[in-house]
Amino acid sequence: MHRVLISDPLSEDGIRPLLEAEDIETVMNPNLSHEQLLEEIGSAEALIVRSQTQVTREVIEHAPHLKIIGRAGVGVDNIDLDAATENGVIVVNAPDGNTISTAEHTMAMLMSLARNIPQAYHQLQQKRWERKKFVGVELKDKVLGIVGFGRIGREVAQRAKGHRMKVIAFDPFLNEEKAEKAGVTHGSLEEVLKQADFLTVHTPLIEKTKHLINEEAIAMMKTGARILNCARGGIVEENALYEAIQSGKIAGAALDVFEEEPATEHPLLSLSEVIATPHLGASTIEAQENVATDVSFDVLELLRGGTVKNPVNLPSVSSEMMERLSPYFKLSERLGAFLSKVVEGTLERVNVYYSGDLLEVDTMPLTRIAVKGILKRHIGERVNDVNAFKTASDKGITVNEQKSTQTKGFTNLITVEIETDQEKRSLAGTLLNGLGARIVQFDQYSIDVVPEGHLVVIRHTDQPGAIGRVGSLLAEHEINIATMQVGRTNEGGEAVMVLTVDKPVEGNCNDKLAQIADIKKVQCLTI
Ligand SMILES: NC(=O)c1ccc[n+]([C@@H]2O[C@H](COP(=O)([O-])OP(=O)(O)OC[C@H]3O[C@@H](n4cnc5c(N)ncnc54)[C@H](O)[C@@H]3O)[C@@H](O)[C@H]2O)c1
Ligand SMILES: O=C(O)[C@H](O)COP(=O)(O)O
Repeated sequence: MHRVLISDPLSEDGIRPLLEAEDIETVMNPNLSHEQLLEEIGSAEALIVRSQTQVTREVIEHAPHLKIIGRAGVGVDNIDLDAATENGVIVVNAPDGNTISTAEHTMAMLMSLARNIPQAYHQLQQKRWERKKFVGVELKDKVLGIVGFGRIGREVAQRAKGHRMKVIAFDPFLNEEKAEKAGVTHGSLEEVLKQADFLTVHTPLIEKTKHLINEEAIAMMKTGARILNCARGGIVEENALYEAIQSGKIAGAALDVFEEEPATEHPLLSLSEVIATPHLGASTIEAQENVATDVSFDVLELLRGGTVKNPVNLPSVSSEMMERLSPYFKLSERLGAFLSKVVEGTLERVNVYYSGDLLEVDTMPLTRIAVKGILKRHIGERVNDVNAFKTASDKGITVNEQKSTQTKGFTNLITVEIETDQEKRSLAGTLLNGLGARIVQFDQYSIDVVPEGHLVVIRHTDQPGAIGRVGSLLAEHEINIATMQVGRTNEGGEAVMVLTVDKPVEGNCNDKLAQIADIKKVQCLTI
């Protein structure tokens, strides 16, 4: 008998597959204290949660029998994925089940915001018949700016178009062609901010999106624009939003999520221009049934020895395979991470070539890891070894793997190539016997760089003095150069410098580097 613990409120109809299974004992207890959870988890083989239960490392480490954590919803930010992976616990979610409900909730918020419905209702409850105070705005012909054009963002766009709004969207995976197919305008983040009458965010909360809509971003927006957040608290910086509403820059906001929840005492709630709901995006009968059913099936499958549909963390790899491949894992991920940080444009295709010793092994796990390294830049920790290919394919990115007999003199060689709508770039790396990983080729240039730490990639014209000026400027900013590699096509032609430095090159120093004569482009990255 497998014991399944459900520690958040879940649809009973949705978990029927579990309740009816003879080999499953289902324990539903949505009111556990932290201590009770630590005790209950001790005998559970599966844990199912929504966003409320904090599945911390401590919880996972108190669960010696735990095999699977099911998140009945999308966001897995309440689950310590690293701890789960380290402890061999597979995490699954339900990425599609609440998309429609959340998109519909966003539209409800959009309309309520435009027509002051909650505020007017509140006045009526106070027995006040106010009409002048609640003059709204039409949606027709207004611009809806969408940041994050994934599942929910796309559904919101379709609905907004039904209201005859003009939709402009930004997403690192969106390009002109895909936008045209979806019937929206493709814009940069800045263009979306500048044009939006209503701005709605639908990204995950990751390092790159934390406070994406901050004081600076809001300053670019039209005076009188309105902001919606039905994604995750923290994508919109709450203090900046508060100040912008107080100053009249932003006419109103609709929030379903907050940086800290529950958020009953939040200062934003004291502003009459703000309407809010307590994280209700996914709270419909249909969505709750969908997400509960999806995770129930995955839990049942896994506990009965099958494979899951919506994994979020690591797959299991046979120990023999692991032994042959594991030395290359870090190199593959870092080649992908490095290249994704220097490439420009919308990603369209990833090609990974293997040669030398790697001709004889199944390199698919390495390709998966390289793709993960590439996608992490935009998706953060939600992309992993298990879902990297699916995520790439969902984003319209083609992934190709090829074996090549061209070893370029190395006993093993991995070449990652990225094609975007603007350029094609490649990076090759090898494992040197006893010396570890090296990047040995960057586009057409031969180099020798250890793929870790803080790197500065400079494209320049091969002229006397360029290298010296870079060295002097970094020294002025007390940045120590650990290694420097220079490659060029021909004397006086295109050239590249790759420096490893002891601390990140930021702000002022970065700008000054870019202004040095003969320097064309400076890119600083940490891998
Ligand atoms: N309020 C709720 O109850 C509720 C319900 C479901 C989902 N959500 C949240 O809504 C968000 C979107 O969910 P989804 O199912 O559409 O996810 P998704 O993965 O389908 O889409 C997210 C999109 O954001 C894009 N993105 C990532 N970084 C970006 C950036 N810096 N700028 C612009 N776009 C960026 C990604 O490329 C992706 O296309 C998530 O944060 C999810 O947790 C909230
Ligand atoms: O990420 C999600 O799926 C939503 O935020 C819903 O969270 P909930 O399951 O706690 O309603």
